[in-house]
Amino acid sequence: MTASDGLEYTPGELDRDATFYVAGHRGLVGSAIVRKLKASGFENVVGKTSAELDLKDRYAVFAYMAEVKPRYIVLAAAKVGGILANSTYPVDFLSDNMRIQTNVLDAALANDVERVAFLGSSCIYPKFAEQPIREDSLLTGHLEPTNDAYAIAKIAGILHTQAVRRQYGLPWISAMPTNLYGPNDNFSPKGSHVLPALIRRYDEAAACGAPSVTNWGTGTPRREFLHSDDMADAVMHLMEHYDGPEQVNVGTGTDVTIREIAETIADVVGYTGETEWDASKPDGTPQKLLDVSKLAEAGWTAKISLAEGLERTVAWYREHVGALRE
Ligand SMILES: NC(=O)C1=CN([C@@H]2O[C@H](COP(=O)(O)OP(=O)(O)OC[C@H]3O[C@@H](n4cnc5c(N)ncnc54)[C@H](OP(=O)(O)O)[C@@H]3O)[C@@H](O)[C@H]2O)C=CC1
Ligand SMILES: C[C@H]1O[C@H](OP(=O)(O)OP(=O)(O)OC[C@H]2O[C@@H](n3cnc4c(=O)[nH]c(N)nc43)[C@H](O)[C@@H]2O)[C@@H](O)[C@@H](O)C1=O
Repeated sequence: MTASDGLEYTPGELDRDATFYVAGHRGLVGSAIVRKLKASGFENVVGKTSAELDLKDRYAVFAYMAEVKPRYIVLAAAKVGGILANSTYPVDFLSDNMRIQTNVLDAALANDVERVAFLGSSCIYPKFAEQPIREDSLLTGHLEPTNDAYAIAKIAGILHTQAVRRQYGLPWISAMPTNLYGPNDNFSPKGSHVLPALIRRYDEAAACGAPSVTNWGTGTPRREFLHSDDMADAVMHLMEHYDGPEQVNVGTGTDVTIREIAETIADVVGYTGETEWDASKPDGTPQKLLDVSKLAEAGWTAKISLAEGLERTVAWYREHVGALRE
């Protein structure tokens, strides 16, 4: 099948011998996808670091794609960050992500890549979307201002895969994950998402016996957390079992308050001091709980509980990130 012949396509098992390009293979999601692919028998998984191949460089992306000729792609490369990074650097989150995804998707089309999974984020939905958030609430209201630039880039990515489906008949899909965590996450104090930020803050406080820690915002917003290995499993499942234009939400179907996740993380790392809240920092969206019934209909539900995922992530953090500071 070629990009130009517009043939109907039935998804099914991916060819384990085909070349599979994971864009962003060292990141939180990309590294989980690579683990999943290797465990599933894929022999020819390729990827490049941003130092080796800057996906913002259109000519370099086209040259790489023509050289590697992948049959499948997961687009897990993006400029990613938590609420502070998103609200401080909106130009970077808009411009970098628009360029990365446009270059990869255009080069994939030019090289007849058969199946592509584009990854967006639950922040594409309106700030006050009805909860749990259904896929059809996209573009029905205003975005959360702390991440509107990033969200607009991600919405353009969804439209891009839909346009390729319409114009060329290729079975490309989009998946919208909730807040993710796991090995290879970004644990930097200012750039990270809340879960890795709190693991680091509470673990450091426990290690030095600090009497209190201060978290951002009021602690009242609700978030849904999915382990990256579940995310990888879901994306592979969708690539083999889902073929439709609408983006598919990927989550657990359960959320917690930031205060609750903070208390749980304090318990897991063994911190017994006080927790204070700095309400001058933004809360962001009050609630982001995905409706995951479409994913369930496609035959997938989350397997890793928050308790198990946290234990595993704290252990990984202590071995890989915490150890670097000793
Ligand atoms: N983390 C989360 O909570 C969520 C993530 N997502 C989405 O999932 C996807 C993956 O995110 P996540 O794994 O968390 O992000 P990470 O920051 O962990 O990884 C991002 C990856 O993108 C690569 N990358 C970034 N910029 C470039 C560039 N200019 N050229 C080449 N590669 C680049 C990085 O490569 P290198 O390491 O070599 O620099 C890195 O491997 C993204 O689309 C994100 O929007 C969606 C919802 C929640
Ligand atoms: C996945 C999603 O992630 C981002 O949206 P977010 O869910 O609001 O991001 P967050 O994980 O950074 O924060 C969640 C909540 O937690 C609170 N909070 C407390 N203390 C810390 C703290 O120390 N660090 C951080 N980052 N947040 C903290 C924080 O104030 C907020 O109320 C998007 O920008 C965008 O990237 C996106 O798509």
